[in-house]
Amino acid sequence: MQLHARDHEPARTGVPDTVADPAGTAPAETVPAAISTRGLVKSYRGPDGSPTHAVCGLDLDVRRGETFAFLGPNGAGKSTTIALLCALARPTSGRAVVAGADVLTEPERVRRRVGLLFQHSALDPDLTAEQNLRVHARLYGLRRADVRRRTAEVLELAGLTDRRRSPVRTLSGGMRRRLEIARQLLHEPGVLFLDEPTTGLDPHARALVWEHLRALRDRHGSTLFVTTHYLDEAEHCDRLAIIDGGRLVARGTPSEVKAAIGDDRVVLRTSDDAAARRVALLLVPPDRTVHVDADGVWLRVPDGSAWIPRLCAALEVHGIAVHAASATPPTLDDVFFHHTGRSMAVADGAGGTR
Ligand SMILES: Nc1ncnc2c1ncn2[C@@H]1O[C@H](COP(=O)(O)OP(=O)(O)OP(=O)(O)O)[C@@H](O)[C@H]1O
Repeated sequence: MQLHARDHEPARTGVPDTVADPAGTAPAETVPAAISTRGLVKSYRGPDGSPTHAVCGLDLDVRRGETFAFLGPNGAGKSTTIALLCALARPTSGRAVVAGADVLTEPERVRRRVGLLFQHSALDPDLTAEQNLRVHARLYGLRRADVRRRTAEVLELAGLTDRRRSPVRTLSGGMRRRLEIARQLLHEPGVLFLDEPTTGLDPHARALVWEHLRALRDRHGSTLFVTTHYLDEAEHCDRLAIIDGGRLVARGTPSEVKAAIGDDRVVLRTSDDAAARRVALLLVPPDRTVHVDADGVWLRVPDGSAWIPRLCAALEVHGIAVHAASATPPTLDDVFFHHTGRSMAVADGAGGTR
């Protein structure tokens, strides 16, 4: 199946149609861009007339064929960015080219070339899987002759061929999500946007949805732009960006953004974490902070394992017992915390701690 049938026209705007390859993995010095934005801004006017800057000068490049994770706390500007990139909202200023079409001057073309999976189901529960796909195919103006072929193709892709005659209400949550993804593929979009595609699914269903998404990327070269609250999912994406307060605060491959932080996370569980924090603050360089939360006392330092014996010795002198100690390289949650001051679990409203 060709997902990029209409994705190869050059952009006719000031936004570059190719992007640099920061990871250095592309054979040439540039690779085609699926999404390119320059100085993209979206402001809303509140009831009192004061502006809310939902997106503030976004410069973003997503390559064709990559799976790109877009992370950020609640209210960071993720949904607004997706609305701009799908030409569902008009930018206040700046430029964006998506699948070779300009969101400002060619919004209709953008909308025809993208697929968008919303967080909430838009399937008709009383229609069968196949009927849902056919309705959507006709809405998208697929020719009658193509509807049957494309429906069969995407059902197969979603692993739902044997359930094609089942009413949607009888499908599991994971099957429904795969059917929704399949529905967005009917018109062969150049870029597929997925807004939290696995929220609300159990771990097994989540894994199956991702297996399906990985197959789309590997077998069909699909470009996927995914928002997620699950960092283990972002970990498996080719590249990611973190947005906070409408601005990009980090971008790169998962390894790159973790390496950029550099420091290990040292965590101690002690008999008195507040007192242990005061002792640790005397030892660490003045630019370092020591935190206390449900995990214990923790800090970020280079070569964390070398710090454990020093900290333990100092705490012993102060009569503070150490029950457990660990030093771990940075995780994506550390990256998120470093840039946003919040843990993904807390930012997500899940109430987790780090
Ligand atoms: N139509 C609107 N009118 C006014 N303000 C808006 C509108 N849409 C979004 N905003 C504001 O813009 C900011 C970004 O919102 P957005 O929905 O893009 O964030 P988000 O990262 O998608 O958040 P969430 O993860 O909670 O969905 C927020 O401050 C929000 O209140």
